[in-house]
Amino acid sequence: MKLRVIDDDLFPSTPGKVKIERTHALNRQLHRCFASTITLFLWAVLLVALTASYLSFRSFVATSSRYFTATWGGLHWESQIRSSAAVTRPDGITVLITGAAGFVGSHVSLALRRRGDGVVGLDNFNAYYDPSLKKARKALLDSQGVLVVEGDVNDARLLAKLFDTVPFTHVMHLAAQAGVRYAIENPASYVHSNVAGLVTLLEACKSADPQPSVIWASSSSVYGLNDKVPFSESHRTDRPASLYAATKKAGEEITHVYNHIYGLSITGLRFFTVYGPWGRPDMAYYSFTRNILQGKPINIYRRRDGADLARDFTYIDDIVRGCVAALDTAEASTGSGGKKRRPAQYRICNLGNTSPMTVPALVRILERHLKVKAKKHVLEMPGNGDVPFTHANISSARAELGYKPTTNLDTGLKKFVKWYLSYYGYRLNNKSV
Ligand SMILES: O=C(O)[C@H]1O[C@H](OP(=O)(O)OP(=O)(O)OC[C@H]2O[C@@H](n3ccc(=O)[nH]c3=O)[C@H](O)[C@@H]2O)[C@H](O)[C@@H](O)[C@H]1O
Repeated sequence: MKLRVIDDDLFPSTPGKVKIERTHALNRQLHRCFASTITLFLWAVLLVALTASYLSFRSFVATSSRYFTATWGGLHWESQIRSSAAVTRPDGITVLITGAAGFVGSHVSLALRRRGDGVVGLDNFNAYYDPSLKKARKALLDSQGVLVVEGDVNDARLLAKLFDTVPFTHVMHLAAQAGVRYAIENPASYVHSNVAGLVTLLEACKSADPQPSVIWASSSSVYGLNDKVPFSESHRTDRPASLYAATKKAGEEITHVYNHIYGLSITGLRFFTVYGPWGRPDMAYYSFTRNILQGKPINIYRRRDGADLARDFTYIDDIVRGCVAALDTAEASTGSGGKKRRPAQYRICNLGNTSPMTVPALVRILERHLKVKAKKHVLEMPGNGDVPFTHANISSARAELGYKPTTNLDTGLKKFVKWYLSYYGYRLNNKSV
């Protein structure tokens, strides 16, 4: 039945009507077909429109969340950077200090600010040691008008933005993964900060116009198994004892490349076991103080043959004077647009104290200033990167920087203990030990 109806429609009984009927049928067919094509087309347009708006909504959300979560950028941020970089003395310098919330970085930032130089800090506030100490140092810098930007030296976009905002004359690069023995636990963090981060920073410096002069922290640990004393810059540094030392040694080679190819002026400072107020809690003098005050035992390492370990402990104020002198005597970089015009300055200097002290001697001084006897465990030094002794020859630093350390370990530790007690809110009894 259904079939007949269709048949009748398509093939009418009157032949004369056939053409007309056929034409109408055809028109209806075409119309239907056309209508369904339009419908399909409209659906397709709707689908495309929906997909496009979904994608642009997603990218809007991504962009705005980046905008809202970014810790840097924007007009207000740029004006804060410029104000922190403002120089307030004739012939002042403008310095980007990486690791500015760190121990040495915070001291150098304050010293430069005090004499009227422009200073902008950069620090990633990582959790290698208590970040609240880093935040406290930042608060101190804030109070003196020094802004510390929260960011990593591996962030090339941030570095480019900083150099776009301020024509830094100098970069004091102190950001690093510090600590000799921690490299056993977290080797990748040393490569990330001390190698990759250094290269990212040097790339930014080489591309900056004008190029800044670069002063950066190497380490006494590069002397490794060298046993000629005192350690001189001409001695071998190709036998590091820890990954930390190896990454600092790599830094010396990497900075040489940027000096050679791009004309960056480079000064590498080999710091010798720096200590003092606002210091690093992972270092022996700091952790010994904490344990002694809390009545906990301390481990004192010594050599397999029973000899004491010794370090050329160097007080922070002496190191700061060395850093500032390195900035003041650094020659300008000689490159621009990725090419050097002539050879640029390349220096490496020891910054030590020149009078090594044993670890037991350090403990005795702490006991006296803390008025508490330490509970000592004497152990053979674990084979995890330590070297038995360090001792700096500072003739190069004296000639190049006029460097002359003036603080002995007793005086320096006295100042450290005074700061420690006040920072952590201790009151001591008056007995001496
Ligand atoms: O000059 C440097 O380039 C380095 O200096 C510092 O390393 P080090 O000289 O090893 O200082 P630090 O750890 O204070 O140990 C001091 C002494 O105490 C001994 N030591 C240590 C811990 C312990 O529990 N017991 C102990 O006897 C230990 O065996 C050693 O003999 C910086 O941390 C490093 O980042 C880098 O800057």
